[in-house]
Formats: sequence, structure tokens, C-alpha cells
Amino acid sequence: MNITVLYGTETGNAEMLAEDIMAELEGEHDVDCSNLSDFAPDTFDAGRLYLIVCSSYGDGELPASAQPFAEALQANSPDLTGVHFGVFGLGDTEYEETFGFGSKSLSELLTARGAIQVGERITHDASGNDLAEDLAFPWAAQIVTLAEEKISEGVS
Ligand SMILES: Cc1cc2nc3c(=O)[nH]c(=O)nc-3n(C[C@H](O)[C@H](O)[C@H](O)COP(=O)(O)O)c2cc1C
Repeated sequence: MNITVLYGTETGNAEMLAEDIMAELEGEHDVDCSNLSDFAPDTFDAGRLYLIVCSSYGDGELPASAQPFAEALQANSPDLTGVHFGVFGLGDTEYEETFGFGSKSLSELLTARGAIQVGERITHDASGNDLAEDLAFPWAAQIVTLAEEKISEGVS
């Protein structure tokens, strides 16, 4: 399967995790990885799976590297019908009112334009005991399995 791992980050955690996810998947799949700041929303390809890793910053806002992407989505509102994506959040329950809000708003922006979210969004808690990769690797494997059938059959 052709997979693009996209990340939105403020201080680099999501970037490191995105690269680890790419390394985990690339034995069996054709995978590339890009910062959301370098990715234009009108270049989504319905033949690929997008795995998006995104933190939350400020008061539940998107991290800096995801903001131009979100602004471009809002300004141009491309038709993302047929585009499949999964979202993994990085957050911290210390911010209990806005835990995982960055990845949540990204997911909402994409589905509002017709993209299809595959599987559940989960958010790693920096104040918890789990390592991010211990949640993210099984998450990625599950999303790929769920998406394989849909994308190869063109099912939305
Ligand atoms: C100033 C600041 C604000 C944050 N705000 C939130 C927040 O509102 N919600 C949340 O779930 N996590 C929040 N976090 C936690 C970050 O999302 C978490 O540390 C994440 O691992 C950062 O990843 P990054 O380096 O890829 O940006 C905040 C962290 C900092 C330092």
C-alpha cells in the first residue's frame, strides 16, 4: 500500500513519532513522511493512505507546523472525497479541558471536506505511563489493515 505519514508539531515529538511509524511500516509498504507545513491540501491522492500524527498546543490549538495546512484547508476547502486518513494525537492530560484538541480539529477539518477517517483517533498522554510508540505502532497496523480493503476496492 502507498502510505504518507504527515505530522504537525511544535517541538518535534510528532516528527520523531512519524519517522518511527514510517520505519515500522516501510518493510511491507511504500511509505513517505512529510511535515504538514510542506504539504498542500490540494495534493491529497485518493490512492494513498494518510496517517497523520499531530500534537496540541496553546489552549488546545494546532501546533505551529500544522497551522498553514489548516488555514489552506479553510481558505480553499478542497473536495477530499475518496481520501482516507487516520489520526493519532499527542497531548497531555495536564491540559484536561483541551486534551487532544489539535488532532481532533484536524480530523474535523478533513472529514468536513469529504475525507474518510479510518478507525478511531487515539491520543497519547504525555503524563501517562505509555510510550507513544507502544500505542502508535498497533494503531498504525490496525489503520493500514482497515484501509487496505477500502482503498483497493475503491470503497468509501
Ligand atoms: C505550552 C504547551 C501547551 C500545550 N497544550 C496542550 C493542550 O491544549 N492539549 C493537549 O492535549 N496537550 C497540550 N500540550 C502537550 C503537547 O501536545 C505534548 O507535549 C506533545 O507531546 C508535544 O508534541 P510536539 O513536540 O510534536 O509538538 C501542550 C504542551 C505545551 C508545552
